[in-house]
Amino acid sequence: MSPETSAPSRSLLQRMLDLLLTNEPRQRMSLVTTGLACLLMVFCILAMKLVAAAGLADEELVHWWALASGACVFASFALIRSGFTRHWHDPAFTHIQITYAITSNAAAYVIAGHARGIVPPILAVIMMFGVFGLGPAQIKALLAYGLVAFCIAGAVVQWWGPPDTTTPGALAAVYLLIVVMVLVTSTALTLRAHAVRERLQAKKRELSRAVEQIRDLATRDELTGLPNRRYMLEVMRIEGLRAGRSGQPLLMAQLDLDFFKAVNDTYGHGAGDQVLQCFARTVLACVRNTDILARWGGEEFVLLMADTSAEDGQRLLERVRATVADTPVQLAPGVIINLTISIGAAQLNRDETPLRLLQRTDEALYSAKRQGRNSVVWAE
Ligand SMILES: Nc1nc2c(ncn2[C@@H]2O[C@H](COP(=O)(O)OP(=O)(O)OP(=O)(O)O)[C@@H](O)[C@H]2O)c(=O)[nH]1
Repeated sequence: MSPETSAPSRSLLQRMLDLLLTNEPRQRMSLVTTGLACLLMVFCILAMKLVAAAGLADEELVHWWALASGACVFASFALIRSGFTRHWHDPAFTHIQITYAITSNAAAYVIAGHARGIVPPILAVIMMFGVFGLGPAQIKALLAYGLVAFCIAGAVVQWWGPPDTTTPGALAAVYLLIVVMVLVTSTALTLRAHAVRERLQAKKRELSRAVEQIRDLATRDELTGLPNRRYMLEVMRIEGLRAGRSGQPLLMAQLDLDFFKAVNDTYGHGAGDQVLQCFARTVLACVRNTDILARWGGEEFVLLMADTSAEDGQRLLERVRATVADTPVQLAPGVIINLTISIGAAQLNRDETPLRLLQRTDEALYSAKRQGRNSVVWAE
């Protein structure tokens, strides 16, 4: 078949599967698992029908068993497909499904007569479904339930079943022993698989936390918690493009603490760090939450104000300058210092790159420093 003809038929199959299993990931997963249970049930019913046809089991009993067991599993599929269970903690109600599968299996043990040797391998497959979404307590509860169900099944065969002259008593005991072995080992394996899955999930959580941390380290300044230069460069590029398209004004300012070296020299580097943190908080409290303040490096900060007119920007920067000057920083009990800042600001011109704008704010900042500091200077 050529690729041209195989592609549409594949998409038809895909569409049919989507119709049967839906597109909702959790629901689809539950339907796939329950679909497998339906398939297993079909094989079990076929096997039991063959057993009955061979005269090894009562045909009427097998008929009613097949009807009850098949109805339960197909009704489960329909219930999940209807979406009724979609918001349940486990939309496939795996615990309940395995419970009635064990019940059906124990009933088959009773009615299968000499062919009851087919039951243990099927029980092993049923128990494997516990790997999908069951917790340790539920897995252990299923083991307990399985042991009780097969004790009852064994008792029924022994005391109430038809007299069996061909199966030696020892063989009947061996069947039950195999059932117990299957229940115990499959429970142990399911618990093991659960532990491995838990470990993998813990690793996945750890990994996403680490990725989050790395992203934070790459974009934030550790001391102040503000965006760093790398992050700001990207924001500047995007905001530059946005302003170019929308025609809205974009303002940029460089803020630099005055005589900051003296703070370090007089009170130590730790006090200097404290001042930088306090300064960042003070400025953030003055600006809008759409404005972006970044630590450019050392005691230099860059403020980006999108969709802000020059008049609004002038008022805002003047307020920032005055607030910093009026906010004393307490370094220790009784040790209070007053700070001032110099600001160079500019508005993005048509066809200007953000880096060129930054250069102009730098020149304006230099002018503010030369003019005596504690002032705001706008670039031409
Ligand atoms: N505590 C601390 N100091 C820093 C940090 N980064 C840079 N500095 C200091 O910031 C000071 C900057 O000094 P200068 O560039 O001379 O500037 P200034 O003293 O503020 O003088 P003007 O800017 O001209 O008013 C230096 O002493 C740097 O060591 C930091 O992360 N923490």
